[in-house]
Order: sequence, then structure tokens, then C-alpha cells
Amino acid sequence: MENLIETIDLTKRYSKAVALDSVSIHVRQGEIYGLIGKNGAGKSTLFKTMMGLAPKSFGEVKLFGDSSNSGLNTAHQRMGFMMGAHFFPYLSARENLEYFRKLKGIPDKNEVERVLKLVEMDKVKKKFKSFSMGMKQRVSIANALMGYPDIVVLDEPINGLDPQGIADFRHLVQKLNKENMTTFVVSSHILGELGMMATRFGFIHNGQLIEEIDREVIRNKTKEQVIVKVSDVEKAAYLLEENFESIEYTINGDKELVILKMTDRTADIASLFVTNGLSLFKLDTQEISIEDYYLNLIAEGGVKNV
Ligand SMILES: Nc1ncnc2c1ncn2[C@@H]1O[C@H](COP(=O)(O)OP(=O)(O)OP(=O)(O)O)[C@@H](O)[C@H]1O
Repeated sequence: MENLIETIDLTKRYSKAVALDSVSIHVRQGEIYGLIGKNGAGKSTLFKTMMGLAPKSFGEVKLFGDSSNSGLNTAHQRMGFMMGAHFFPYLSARENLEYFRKLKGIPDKNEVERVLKLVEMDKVKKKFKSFSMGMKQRVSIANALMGYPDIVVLDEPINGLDPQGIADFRHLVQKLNKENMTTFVVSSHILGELGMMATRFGFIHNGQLIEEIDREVIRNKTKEQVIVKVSDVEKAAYLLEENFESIEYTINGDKELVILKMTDRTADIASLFVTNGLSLFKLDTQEISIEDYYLNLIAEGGVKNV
């Protein structure tokens, strides 16, 4: 699949502080890419550098396969970007977006109405200054969606949204991704909802990209444990060691075994125990959450894996 966004060893220093340290990300066409990192990890800096709003110190940004200045300028016009909600306080959502429609040179006069409907703000008449945080976020998301961009980059879009707003946002992103093939890059400091939405993740920590990984791969990695309850744990442990090379397991109490990295061998494990006269009370696979996976990765300091 083609990389629509690629950074190569992208580095950004603010005087002596290193905000981005040799970051190489790869966002492929049609993905919903979740950029996850704690406050101060470097998410906004990565976006600003990518969008040409902050100069890089070192490295390369490639958009739609082009890293030349003119290529990047053209690419930025095919991208929608949201960072914070900066609008005129004394104008309505419609008036604000109308201003940005003209600024972006989008000719279709119905475009504002279309994007306001997408974020369910088309009925709201009041001024931006009296909006809740969630409403402001919605207008900001609508702004990024104007003009049918090929890539939409959203910096912390779910901040300030209530649970219903978050669910609506997820459905909207998934719908546009499916129907229009829009590629999304969405950042967050919590995995939470992004865990349910993204098809691929980039984990960023202290300015470094510690891992880029497909959702499906994480799913496999996080389905690591087989929990077995048997009549005789000692005998079960003996059988495991006799039959599987370098098996890793722990014994919990007098009935339970937790076997690591063997989820693809559950049938073999069950048949081994039963044919050797053990009673099998339970055999289950257990998932570690993506959140746990990410926290472990950060605790370990992370491994570069791109
Ligand atoms: N204009 C600036 N001048 C100096 N340092 C900056 C500037 N902007 C960001 N930084 C520093 O760069 C690092 C990365 O900040 P950045 O805002 O990119 O993180 P973030 O992951 O987006 O965090 P948050 O979710 O809090 O916005 C931080 O240490 C921050 O203090």
C-alpha cells in the first residue's frame, strides 16, 4: 500500500530541547492512523512540522510521495488539518466556516452546510464564543473536512467531547474512511476510543517513535495467554515441559496454569491433558488490552521498530 505520509528521521529542536528525535512515520492510503503519546510527547510538533507550520531541524517530510517544496505545498492543499479550535468568537459556526471556505478557495457554496451536517452542528445558530468545548471541537473537525481532503489530520479531536460525541466522532471517521477512502491521522494522549477506531498505531514517547504497528498485529500480540484449570497442575506442568519446547508458564494456586504465547496451540494443549487423564475445567485465552500493551512499551523504554 502506498505511503501518503512519510517522515524520514524527522527532528525538531527548540533551542536545546529536542521535541522530535529522528521520527520516521509511515501512513498508508486508506488508514486510520492513531498517533498515541502522553502530553509533551511530540504529537503536535510532528503535525506542525508535517504541515509546514514549523520548520524542521533535520530529516525529511514526504507527502503523496513528494518531498520537494512545491510538492509539499500542493499536498497541503489536499489535506484537512485540525489543531485546537481557533475561530472568530463573534461569528456563528456557519459564518466562521464560510470565512475558511473562501480562504481555502473551495468554490462549492454548499460545502459549509455539508460539513456542518456531518458534525451535527447545522441547526446551531449562536455565536462561537458561547459554544461548549465539545461544540468547538465539532466546528474544528468540520473545518478540517471541508473540500473533501484526501488526508485529514486531527490533533486531539476527542478532547472535550462527551461519550456520545466521542461515539459520533468515531462513526463519522469510519464512515468517511469507508465511503470516501479518506485517510485519517488522529492523535490522542489516551488510547481509549482510538483503540476502537484506528487501523494502525504510532506510539510516540519523549519525541521518539517507539513503535508503529497494525491493529491486527497488536491484537495477536495481546492475545497471549492461555488460562487452564485442571485437576492436577503439577502433572499438567510436567506434560507441558515434556511436550513443548521452551514453554513459559506460571502456576496460580493449586488448579490454574497461565501459559504464555501458546494461543495457537490450545487444541493441542487440551488434547494432551485429556489423553493423559487430567480433567480440564477451563481453557481460555486472555487478551491484554491495547492500553496495557502501550503502557508496557513505554515502561520498557520502547524498541525502535520501523
Ligand atoms: N514553541 C515551542 N517552544 C519550545 N518548546 C516547545 C514548543 N512547542 C513544543 N515544545 C516542547 O516540545 C515537546 C513536544 O511538545 P508537543 O506540543 O509537540 O507535545 P504533544 O505530544 O502534542 O503534547 P500535548 O498533548 O500536551 O500537546 C514538549 O517538551 C514541549 O514543551
